[in-house]
Amino acid sequence: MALMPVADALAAILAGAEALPEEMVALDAAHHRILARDVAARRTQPPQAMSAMDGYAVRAADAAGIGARLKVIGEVAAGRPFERKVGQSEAVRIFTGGVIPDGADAVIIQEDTAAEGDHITITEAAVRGRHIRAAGVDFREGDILLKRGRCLSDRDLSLAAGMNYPELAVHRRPKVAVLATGDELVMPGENPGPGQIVYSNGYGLRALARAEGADVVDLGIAADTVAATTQGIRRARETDADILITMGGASVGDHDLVKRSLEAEGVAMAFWRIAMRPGKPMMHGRLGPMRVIGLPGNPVSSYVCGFLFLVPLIRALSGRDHVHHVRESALLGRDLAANDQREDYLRARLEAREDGTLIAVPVNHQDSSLLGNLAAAQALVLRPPFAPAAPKGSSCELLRLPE
Ligand SMILES: Nc1nc2c(c(=O)[nH]1)N[C@H]1C(S)=C(S)[C@@H](COP(=O)(O)OP(=O)(O)OC[C@H]3O[C@@H](n4cnc5c(N)ncnc54)[C@H](O)[C@@H]3O)O[C@H]1N2
Ligand code: MOO
Repeated sequence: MALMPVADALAAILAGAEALPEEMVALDAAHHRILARDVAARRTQPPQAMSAMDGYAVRAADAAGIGARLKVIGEVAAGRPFERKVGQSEAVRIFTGGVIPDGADAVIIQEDTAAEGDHITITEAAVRGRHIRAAGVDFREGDILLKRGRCLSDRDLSLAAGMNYPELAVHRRPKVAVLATGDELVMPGENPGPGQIVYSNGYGLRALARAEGADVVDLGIAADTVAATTQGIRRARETDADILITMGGASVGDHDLVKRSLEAEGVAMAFWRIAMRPGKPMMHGRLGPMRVIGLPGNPVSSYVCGFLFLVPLIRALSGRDHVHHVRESALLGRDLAANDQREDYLRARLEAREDGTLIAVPVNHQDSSLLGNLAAAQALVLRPPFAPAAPKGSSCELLRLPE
């Protein structure tokens, strides 16, 4: 199989990736979930004209002159509007959020009045409409304020509550099963023997998947045998995972058994090996409804491929309206040599010039085993296949990594 271009690989992974079914969740549980339906206001807000200040509801014409005296004929209590109409030279005591009584067309703040018994004297002229929030100024019944596919922010939850929704329809979270492979791997905190490596890849990838709204199932580490790898694949199916991520064993070595094991279980491989650095030996296929992404074992390759391919897939299955990473422009902070046939994703630090220009400085060593440089990087600088040499100061495109 020839190396597949990155864009084609992504298209193959996203092909047919439809939003998962919807479920109702209480507002407090809806933060960062993806809306499954448009949400139309169930009420008008504010439902009636309301005061924006503490003071008196008046007829502006009666309170336009300094020294005018008005009779206070009652009070608007919270949740209990005033029953009568405000007549000539009359005022009604009102508080912030109180319903403007009939007849009144202005609120005069109490600091602009002098109260004496049941009368007030105007010390600053009232202006028609001032300090009144018109009915529906925020939204009206039937207005669609939140659209399906939206990732619900904290403010959206308050808005939905204000629209009178105690719960919302969101898409089910994709379930991502994560399986590491490798005889050499030991868990963090253990005492690695000669040639052993501490299992690191799963930690970043699982956090990445969770941050995108996925439910994660950790399937641990499978030994480098077809039997152990197969057992891991079957466990992923038993947990009804929507996505299985494998890590390692993706290359051509004698112990790279993942592809063989997946195919033996019936995975139809859409591709294996892409024109990308890091991450060449990535593979993808399907096993019934489960989508499988076989990531390379090198820690940086594993993470970068997860970022580039797993994240958009999770977003698509979650029903998000925007699934792709957004590219940003910057200037290169160092010279880069011409590129070969593999699309490059260079780990880079970001700096901002005083005028706000973004500078991307690719780190010195781009080897795909370097966790330190991956953690220090804030972005991936894109280098298309066969890009010519690029001097410091020339423009480049980048993808920002999660904080
Ligand atoms: N002859 C060739 N050799 C290699 C090729 C090639 O095209 N021809 N491709 C290279 C590239 S590019 C990559 S990337 C790696 C990926 O290989 P595998 O997916 O088979 O990965 P492993 O051999 O299993 O592991 C590589 C490296 O990463 C460590 N590792 C694996 N899993 C984890 C983990 N969960 N946590 C931490 N570290 C992990 C593993 O110990 C190895 O050191 O292949 C090249 N070779
Ligand atoms: O893709 Mo490998 O990541 O070049 O090391």
